[in-house]
This record gives sequence, C-alpha cells and structure tokens, in this order.
Amino acid sequence: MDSSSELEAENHKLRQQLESLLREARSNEDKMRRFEQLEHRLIGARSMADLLRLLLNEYRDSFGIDCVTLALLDRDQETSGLLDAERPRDDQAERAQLDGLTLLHSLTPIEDLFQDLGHPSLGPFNEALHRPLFGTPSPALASVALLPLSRHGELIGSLHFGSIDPSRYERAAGTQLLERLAAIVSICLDNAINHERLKRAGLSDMLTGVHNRRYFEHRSQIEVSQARRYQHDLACLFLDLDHFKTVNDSFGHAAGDTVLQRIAHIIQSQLRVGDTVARFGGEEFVVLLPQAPAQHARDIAERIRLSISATPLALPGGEIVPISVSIGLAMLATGHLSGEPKTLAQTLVNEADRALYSAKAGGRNRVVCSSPEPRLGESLSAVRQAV
Ligand SMILES: Nc1nc2c(ncn2[C@@H]2O[C@H](COP(=O)(O)OP(=O)(O)OP(=O)(O)O)[C@@H](O)[C@H]2O)c(=O)[nH]1
Repeated sequence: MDSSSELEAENHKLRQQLESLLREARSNEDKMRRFEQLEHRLIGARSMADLLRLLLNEYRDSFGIDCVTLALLDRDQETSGLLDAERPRDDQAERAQLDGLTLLHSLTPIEDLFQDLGHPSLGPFNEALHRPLFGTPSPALASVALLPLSRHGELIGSLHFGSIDPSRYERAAGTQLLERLAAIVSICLDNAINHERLKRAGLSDMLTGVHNRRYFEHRSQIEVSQARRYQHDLACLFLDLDHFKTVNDSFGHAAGDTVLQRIAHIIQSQLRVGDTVARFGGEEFVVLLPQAPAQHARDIAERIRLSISATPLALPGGEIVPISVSIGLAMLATGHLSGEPKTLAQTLVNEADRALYSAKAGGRNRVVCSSPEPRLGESLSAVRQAV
C-alpha cells in the first residue's frame, strides 16, 4: 500500500470514528433532553400517585427499560393511606398503574443492596438477590441498576431498573445520571409526603380528626357529579347534638370536647369506605352516603342515632353525660339533576338541614327525612327500577 492509500485508509477510519462519536453525542444529547424533561415533570408532580406513576410507567417507556420497580419504606402506613385516599373507588386501571410499587414495613429487604447511599449498584442480574425486587412475572432480566433513595442520610427506599440487555447496566458504566435521578426522586418523594400532610391538615378538623367543612364542600360537589353521571343515589345526613349547651354548662367544655370526639368516632364506625363524614361546625356533623338508596340511608342514620344514645360518656368522677343526636336526611332526587354541582350540593345540604330542624322541633333524638316517603321514592334507584 503506498503512502497516499495509507493516508486515505487512515482518513476513512478517522471519519468513521468521528461519525460514531457524533452519533453517540447526539444520542447522549437526546437522552439528556428526555431526562431533563422527565426531571421537570417529577418536580412538578402534583400528588404522590402522580409521582409514582411517572417513575413506574413514564420513565420506563421513555427510556425503553424492560422492568422498573420501586420499594418504599412505609413504617407507619402513611404512604399507603395517602394512596388509598387519592385513588378513586374501584378504579382498577388506576391501581394497575402502580404495579411495581412495594411498600415496606422495614428496611430489611433492601438495606444490604447498597455499600454506599450515594451510589447506585449496577451489574448482572442475580436470581436470588434480585428476583424479590422485580417480582414475577418479569422479563428474563440480564442486568440491573439499583438506586438507593435516601433523605437526611437515611435509606427511605430503592428504585430498580432491569434490562434484558446484559450490557445496559454494566458494573463499569458511568452512573452520574442515575445518581442525579436518585437524588431528585428522593427529594420529590419527601416533598410529596409533606405536601399531602399539609393538604390534609388544612382539610381536617383538629378536635375530632374527621374532615372539615372546607373538605366537605369540595367533596360534596364531586359526589354530586358522580351520582349524576352514573345515575347513583346520594344521601346526605345532617347531625346535630341535642342540648349540647347543657352538656358544656353542666360538665365543662373539656367534657363537651370529649363528647364531640366520641360522636365523630361513632359516626365513622357506622360508615363504609367511600362515605364521607365531616364536622360542619360547632356540634354539627354532615355525612355523604354515595350509592345509598333512601331506605338504606335511613337505616344508617337510625344506627348512628341509636349507637350515640347507647354510649353515654362516663366522666372520671363517675358522672354520666347523656348524649343524643337529631338527624336530618335528604336524598339527591331526580328533580334536582340539572344545574351546577355546587348548587345541587348546597341544595342537598340545605334540605338535610331543614329536615334536621323538623327533627329538633319534633322532640329531638330522632331521624327525619327531608320529604314525605312518596317523594323519597323519586330517588334515582327507584326511577331506574321503574324503567
Ligand atoms: N365543648 C365544645 N362545645 C362547643 C364546640 N363548638 C360549639 N360548642 C358549643 O355547642 C353549643 C351549641 O349550643 P346550641 O346551638 O344552643 O344548641 P344545643 O344546646 O345543642 O341545643 P339544640 O341543638 O337545640 O338541641 C354551644 O354551647 C357551643 O358553645 C366545641 O368545639 N367544643
């Protein structure tokens, strides 16, 4: 080969190397762009469930990862509580989107995975070590990246990526992006929990722990919309303690507070998941019973009334504080189905309040329905049966 063809061959090789480097740089640039987009979305996630869905589904799809799972420490069941509260009732699709999430009672399953909380662990898939993290069924994984999630120097969980490509997560691969991702995810998780805590604090009643009026007003509009969309019944109970001023005056304000806590507890114990109870103000509580026909709602109201009067409060000195409650019941009836959810919800509560007034006027410690029985028959389920 003469010197000019040698030069040409060398030149060709260099061009090829340059092209390959350019391709790699473009691919890295593209990866970086997608990574930054995802980072922004993680930071902007509005709830814990949104954050988890981004991590478990969108990250996997966006980066073509074969399997993504996440283990989170949830010692006091706070995270599971937040997720339950966020999930719409019976929403299977919503639930499926959180497949891959494991909530841990202790760190035992993940604490030995990491030598150092600042560094992800990359390498070949090890059946005994890694199968519990990815579960079954998962694809035939060949390499894994395990990212420690930590806050204030303590492990709070781990994020797991699995690939069927043995070279994707090689031990010697650079881990800068994964380290950055782990740091961001850890902060976002902490933020999401704090955000939910604050949100809850603003929507709960401090004395009794049930929801407050603000939450109820928001929730009642959602329930009215759902009842209208799915043609469900919706019942509203308005409860007011009887002669509560006398309780305060005779036994003291602290005893009155204990009574209110007890009432909240009794009401809650009579309801299903998905029903809503809130303290409306002072000694008034409101309850929403979705999908409860009139007779069923009336039975629940009676049950609440009876268990309250059957549970007088015994003070430390031995005195007994008699308690009873009057309850107004209203149904979201067919005639009310046009109009804004806010107006419909207010009408429903007002009707229940009017029925409560009749219960008080009728002698207290009783349940009164907002309209005579025939009109209760106009409730949605009754109309459905007639069709
Ligand atoms: N202990 C306590 N009392 C409260 C609280 N909020 C409101 N109250 C009291 O609830 C009482 C309500 O009294 P009224 O509205 O006159 O009604 P009532 O005595 O229950 O009489 P009826 O409703 O007509 O049966 C007042 O004495 C309020 O001070 C609270 O958070 N704790």
